[in-house]
Amino acid sequence: MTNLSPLTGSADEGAPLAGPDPDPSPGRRPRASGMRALVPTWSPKLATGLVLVLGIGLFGLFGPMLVGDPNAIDSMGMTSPSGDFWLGTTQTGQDVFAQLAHATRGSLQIGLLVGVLATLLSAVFGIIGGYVGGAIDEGFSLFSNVMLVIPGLPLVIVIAGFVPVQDRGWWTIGLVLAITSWAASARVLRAQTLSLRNRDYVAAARVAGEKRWRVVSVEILPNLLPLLASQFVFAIIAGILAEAGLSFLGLGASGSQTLGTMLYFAQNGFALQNEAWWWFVPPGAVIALFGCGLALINFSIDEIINPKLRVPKPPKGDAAEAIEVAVAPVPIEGAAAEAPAAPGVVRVEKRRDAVLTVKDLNVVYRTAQPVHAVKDVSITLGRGEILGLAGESGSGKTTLAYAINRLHRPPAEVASGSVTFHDRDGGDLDLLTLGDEELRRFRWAKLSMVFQGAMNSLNPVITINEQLDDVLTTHRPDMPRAERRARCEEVLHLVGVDPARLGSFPHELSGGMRQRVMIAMAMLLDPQVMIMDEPTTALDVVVQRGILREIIRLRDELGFAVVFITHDLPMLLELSDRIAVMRAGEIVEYAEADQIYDNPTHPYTRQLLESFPSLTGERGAFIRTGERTPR
Ligand SMILES: Nc1ncnc2c1ncn2[C@@H]1O[C@H](COP(=O)(O)OP(=O)(O)OP(=O)(O)O)[C@@H](O)[C@H]1O
Repeated sequence: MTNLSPLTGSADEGAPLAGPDPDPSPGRRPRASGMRALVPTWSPKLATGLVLVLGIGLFGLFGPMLVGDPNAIDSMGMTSPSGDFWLGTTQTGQDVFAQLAHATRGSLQIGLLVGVLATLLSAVFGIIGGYVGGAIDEGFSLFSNVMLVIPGLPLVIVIAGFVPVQDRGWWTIGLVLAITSWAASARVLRAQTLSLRNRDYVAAARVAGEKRWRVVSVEILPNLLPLLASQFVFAIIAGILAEAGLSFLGLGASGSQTLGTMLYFAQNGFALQNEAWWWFVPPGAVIALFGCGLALINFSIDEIINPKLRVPKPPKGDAAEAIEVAVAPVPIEGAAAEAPAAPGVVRVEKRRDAVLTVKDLNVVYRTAQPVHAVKDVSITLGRGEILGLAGESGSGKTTLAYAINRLHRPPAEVASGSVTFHDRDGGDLDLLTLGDEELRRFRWAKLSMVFQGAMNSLNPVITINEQLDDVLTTHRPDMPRAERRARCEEVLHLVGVDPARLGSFPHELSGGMRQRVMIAMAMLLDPQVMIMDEPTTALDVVVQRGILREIIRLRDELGFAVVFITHDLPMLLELSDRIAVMRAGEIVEYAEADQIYDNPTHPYTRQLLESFPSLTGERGAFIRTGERTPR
């Protein structure tokens, strides 16, 4: 793989089209990912929130060490704030400031316990249930729903009332509050997980062979972090408030001091009637300010976790110059002409050894009214061949591609037929009988797939490097880190994306670049077959042309075979060696592309050809050179 020449990219990449810059300037180096990527942009809201939360947190942590005994009774009785007693004293002469320090610590302990436990419970029941599905999900859902319909506060009062006073420590109260407060969050997390589970990048990770726990922790969890973080924040404040409510009713933690118990004693001591504001206002203010601080931080959580929402800092000095260079426009018209004629672009018409044989394949969707989506399909893919699969929407192209790769899911079912992969090493693999683990190892390593709408198959919160690296760590766990990095750079270089972009997040790339990254990802393990399902549909024709030209060139250089699926038959005429035309699940015409171009035999093929504006010129000229020569 190392003797490969870089590709000349198309115009959509901006400057770094002709492979990596030999002397990348600082502004074009990969952006730091990892911890640095988690540093949010400062905003007044975030700063105020942090000051409030950290201030109160530190007061709760260290305050009790600095004040006297909050329970020490003094005969002086109730006094207003003074130099000796900053927040005055209670009816029995106890120091309110000392009480406040201890009570803040007690309440924060309970809030934190409730926050952690409730978030964990909701994550387990919501995320795991939503991702695993089936009976587990149904069981978890039922349990969450039952917990949800039980009225929280009365249940807490009953449970707290039943726990003997001597056992009602702060952790018991925390436990009771957590158990009664996680269900609503679990439902939200489940709904979100169900939606994420079907996203392209999660499907792509599954197909790339990532294990279940890894898909959940790497692909799904980072996208749920904003939700989890805000649920954590609100569980803390809800815990503090609920505990205050319980204490106020005399059902709070026994033997410990919290802001709730302070309010309870202030109420019993007729603080309001005696106008002793210093007794009840401080605990109320601490609760309000802490909640306010958490809410302000919560506003910034999305931005901390979602790289898309971060406002980039303007570059300084050299970096600014480098960026100007990076965005310098590249003449689109000239790009094709400047591309050196690749040695391998001459179309190879010779018969090739087969790499994939599909024989009499039938796929049926077992729905109320079964759909026979693939009917007796037989095709042979030659080693290094580009086979175009054309057909209108609904003709069964995607179903066929999924069935070849065993990606079809119920209600789809392979009713009969065979799919045989002829390995480069000599052996034949019957794909329809492979076990799960064999299939996991086979996919991506020998046959990879670029999905429909591939540009959306990248996880938005993970850098390109991490996403490419994931495939390598999954399939080649022993590969050293430096080699993995080098391989990621190599494949990006091959598809004409500057390797300096490895540190970028998907939203920082153009649609064409994301598409190229997906093709690079499909090439990572040097597969023998790549199935591309409408990989360029969402792109404009110029970008499309650049990508198609590169697919041809890469195929010529690396020798993989391609099944290219699209409804765009003229495009296939440009690209493919052979073309299979599908209609209503059947292959109605299967021939050399030249033959279909010159003499389409089936009326449906002719109809498909007529439904697109003519590209004119020699077949393949438009994609390869951008020229349209008259016939
Ligand atoms: N989950 C499903 N349940 C029932 N029928 C389905 C399901 N998915 C697809 N089909 C049917 O199978 C047939 C083939 O669909 P398929 O998606 O393979 O077509 P396609 O040629 O790839 O279309 P497109 O180009 O629009 O993606 C269609 O008639 C479709 O309605």
